[in-house]
Amino acid sequence: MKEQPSARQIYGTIGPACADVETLEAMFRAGMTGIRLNLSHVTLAQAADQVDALHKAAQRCGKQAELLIDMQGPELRVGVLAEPLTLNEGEVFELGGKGIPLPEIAIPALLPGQEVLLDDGKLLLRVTEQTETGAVAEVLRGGVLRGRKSLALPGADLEPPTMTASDVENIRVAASCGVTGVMQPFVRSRRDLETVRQALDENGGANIRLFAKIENQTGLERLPEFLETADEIVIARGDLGNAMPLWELSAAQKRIEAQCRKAGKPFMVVTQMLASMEQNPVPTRAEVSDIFNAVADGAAAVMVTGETAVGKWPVEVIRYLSNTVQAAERFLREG
Ligand SMILES: Nc1ncnc2c1ncn2[C@@H]1O[C@H](COP(=O)(O)OP(=O)(O)O)[C@@H](O)[C@H]1O
Ligand SMILES: C=C(OP(=O)(O)O)C(=O)O
Repeated sequence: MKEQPSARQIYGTIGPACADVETLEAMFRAGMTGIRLNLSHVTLAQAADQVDALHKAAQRCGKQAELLIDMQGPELRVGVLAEPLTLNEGEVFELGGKGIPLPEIAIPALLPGQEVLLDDGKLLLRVTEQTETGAVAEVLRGGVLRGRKSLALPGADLEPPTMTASDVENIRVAASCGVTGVMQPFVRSRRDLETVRQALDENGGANIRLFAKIENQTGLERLPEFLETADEIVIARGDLGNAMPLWELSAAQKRIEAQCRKAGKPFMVVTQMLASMEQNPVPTRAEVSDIFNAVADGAAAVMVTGETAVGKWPVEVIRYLSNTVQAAERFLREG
């Protein structure tokens, strides 16, 4: 029996591991429907070759590529590092000043005792003392830190603006680059979404869909306020998992899903769906189960991130993602 095409959207994230026409074509043929471009690492202008490769690959398959741009928004990230930095448990590092570059807005929050989560919580530091330009912090959970990785300061009350200067510029050229959707990180209010919507409308992007990423407690709490303003809700488990003990994350995911289902709002489940495949050609049973359950719970879309951006097996990742989505759809139809 011929497999029906999936009714759901299947997204990869573009990056050095897949940004050539051949690999992207193979990903489309394996079931990918669109790509996310993470604009925390490049601007749309800098990614012109990647975007071009994407459109060429889709064309070869007779498809119209969906291109989602993931904005910087109010997300905090480490600055640019000349090279990866190894942080060993027990060592102390300077944050800010001449040390690890952090955004200006984060510096006043670096008070003694403040925890500092890096790269979706893979690394953990605790501030031991404030300095004139930043702070000194001890490494509690070590690892390798690369530039532009996520930064979270649990409990700190920071209010970064909705869009960075780079976001404004990216929105200005979005329509002309074939962007079909904008993902707004760390949505805190309806105002955040209205600001982005207005910027899109003013720049020829009235048809571009707006995706609201739920990434912290504020997003979780205020979801009922802005649910209607978003075209789609994104359960962004990388950062959301920093906002609570990890064992609470699945309940948070299920609560968002239930609210979306009740409101008839499409939702997307993302991050670490096939994380082990950054290194291995075969996923774990738990990973395929995660994808299957997201579809069974009603997800309109699923998306992988580093697995295709920097992983060793981008085409295989999409094949597992797509086949598992189809298996779940079959199960929903036939039991
Ligand atoms: N468009 C891009 N061009 C070059 N490198 C990229 C691009 N997108 C992502 N990367 C690299 O791939 C890594 C994984 O991508 P992603 O999961 O989207 O990022 P992050 O974990 O930083 O949010 C990034 O940390 C970055 O090193
Ligand atoms: C996809 C996510 O966002 P980012 O890659 O920007 O951390 C996430 O947090 O799950």
